[in-house]
Amino acid sequence: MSRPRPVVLSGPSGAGKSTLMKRLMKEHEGLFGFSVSRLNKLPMLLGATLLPVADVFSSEELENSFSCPNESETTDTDYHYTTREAMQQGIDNGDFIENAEFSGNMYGTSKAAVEDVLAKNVICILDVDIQGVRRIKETDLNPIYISVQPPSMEILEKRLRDRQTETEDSLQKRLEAARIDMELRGLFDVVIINDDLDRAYEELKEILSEEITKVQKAQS
Ligand SMILES: Nc1ncnc2c1ncn2[C@@H]1O[C@H](COP(=O)(O)OP(=O)(O)OP(=O)(O)O)[C@@H](O)[C@H]1O
Repeated sequence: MSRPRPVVLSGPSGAGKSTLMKRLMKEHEGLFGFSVSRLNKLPMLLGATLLPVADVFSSEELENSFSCPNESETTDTDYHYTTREAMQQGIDNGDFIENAEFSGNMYGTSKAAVEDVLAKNVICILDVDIQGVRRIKETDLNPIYISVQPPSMEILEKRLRDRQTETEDSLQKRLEAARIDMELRGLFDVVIINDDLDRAYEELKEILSEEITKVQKAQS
């Protein structure tokens, strides 16, 4: 039986990627190759939840992360944490499919992390920005490319404001990035307009149904 295809999920910050992914994972436990890390708050601040991922934070943040009190969230994470130096070395060695830097933190998707997930025969979800999409297109991963888009810029702005995770400055940066993002829909196999969450979720499930069935059969 062929391995399930990975899935690239991209789209503007605030479009609803995390919301859709969480729902997907809840309904299909064990079928997807990522889990919500105990550090999910940090990637959210960075504007992306990259899974599987190598995140690099300062030593202080790293220590704090290991003293996270919620043990239930620390068990089977797909996050890997490393030092800035080690990550830079890895990037120089070509070990990363894609990487980026936001607010002084580096993050990226390592080839090894993706390989780990693929070897488990589950669906590997990569939540990446447009740069990441372009980089993944240069690999032989052969994922399904899905773009999650908001119905309008006005609604996107409202969602980001209501989420209360942004400063005015970061909000404006995200909206600017979203305008660029919206013009690059041609990079994707499918564009899901996340207007009504239930409808968008059904659409996502439909797109992934073949891969979901593949994994379910392999696991039964
Ligand atoms: N269809 C929807 N209708 C109304 N609100 C929504 C809908 N989908 C998501 N939201 C809300 O919009 C906000 C942004 O969603 P979410 O955090 O999932 O976006 P995201 O694309 O993952 O953003 P980021 O890339 O910054 O992590 C959240 O507060 C979420 O609850």
